[in-house]
Amino acid sequence: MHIDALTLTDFRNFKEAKLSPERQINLIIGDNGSGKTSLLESIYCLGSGRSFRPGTHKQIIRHDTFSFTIFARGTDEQGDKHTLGFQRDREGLVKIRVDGDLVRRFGQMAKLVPVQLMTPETVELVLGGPKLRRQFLDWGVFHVEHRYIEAITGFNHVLKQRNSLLKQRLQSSESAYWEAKFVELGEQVAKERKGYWNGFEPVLQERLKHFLPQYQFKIQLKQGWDAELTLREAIERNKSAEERYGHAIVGPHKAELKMTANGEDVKAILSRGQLKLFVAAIKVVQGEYLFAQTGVQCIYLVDDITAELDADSQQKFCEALIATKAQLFVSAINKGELPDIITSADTKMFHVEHGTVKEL
Ligand SMILES: Nc1ncnc2c1ncn2[C@@H]1O[C@H](COP(=O)(O)OP(=O)(O)OP(=O)(O)O)[C@@H](O)[C@H]1O
Repeated sequence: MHIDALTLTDFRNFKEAKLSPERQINLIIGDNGSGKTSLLESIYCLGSGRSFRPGTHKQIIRHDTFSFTIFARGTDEQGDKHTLGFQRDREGLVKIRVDGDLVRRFGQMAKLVPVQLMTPETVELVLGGPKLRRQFLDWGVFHVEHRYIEAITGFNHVLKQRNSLLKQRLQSSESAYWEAKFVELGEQVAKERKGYWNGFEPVLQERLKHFLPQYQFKIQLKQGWDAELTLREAIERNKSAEERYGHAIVGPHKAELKMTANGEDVKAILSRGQLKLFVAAIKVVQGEYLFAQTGVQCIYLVDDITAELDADSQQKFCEALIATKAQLFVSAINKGELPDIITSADTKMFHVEHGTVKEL
């Protein structure tokens, strides 16, 4: 989908802001603290229900007001029009409207707005903990196969129940019940992730050959238990350790992506700028792969595109972004710092100043 109109009310430093973005490239220009990141953050919230910045949802609500609202009109790949509304107040009450109807589950909005975010912090996908890589994987699986949300939320619920019983060191018919559910949903989650990864990884390899040709990458999905065993067998083998630790030590909640370049951990061998380009490749390909599988375009949000990337890397990244033909929102302090390829394309430019947005 792409966004045709966006209205923010009491969101961060925006009292009210309205913009009508371009179908493809949108540049968000403004000084430090003007609201560029907040604008990207509002679109991210539509796609994920939360911010990408640290802090609570209360910090998103404009100071001295009670709730924020994000309203968007968009068009999907079939040409159908949609309206989306997302409101959250200081007491945590959330209202989500899709095409005018109040919906209970966030997934109903998220599936219409697949968003890929690139900020200087996105390298955490490699440097941070495995949870971030599992979230990245689950984003991809969910957007290609929406029913995955039932398996993953079901599994997370069962994991909590099982961990609570393991912690109490209770062996009962209840434990056997949750263990059986854990195996059933755990195998399902792992199977869906594997299916996604098998399709995604070769496409990523192609992009990496272009972005970072000096390295040979190997990126393997580790499912969270010994690949030679079924989940049931892995649990049996680890029974005494799980009882000792008081939580489940095997299962898809332990899945990980192992990433090496020329045989070494990417964290140890790639420079900071190369890591950024590596993550940029992953992000671009995740959107491209989604489009190839489903015909659905994601929206790319890029904050501070130039940070840590040299001219050649910026060029490669921007070319790849433009080639997706997806809608882009790119922020910068001034237009001059952006690569020519982005500014000379057919773009719309917005100037952000003290919480107001003007189309230039
Ligand atoms: N809840 C809030 N209410 C009012 N203002 C807020 C709130 N949260 C943040 N702000 C202010 O909003 C402004 C915009 O911040 P934002 O991070 O979007 O700026 P930016 O244009 O991306 O800046 P930079 O170029 O420095 O990254 C900041 O001055 C910040 O203090």
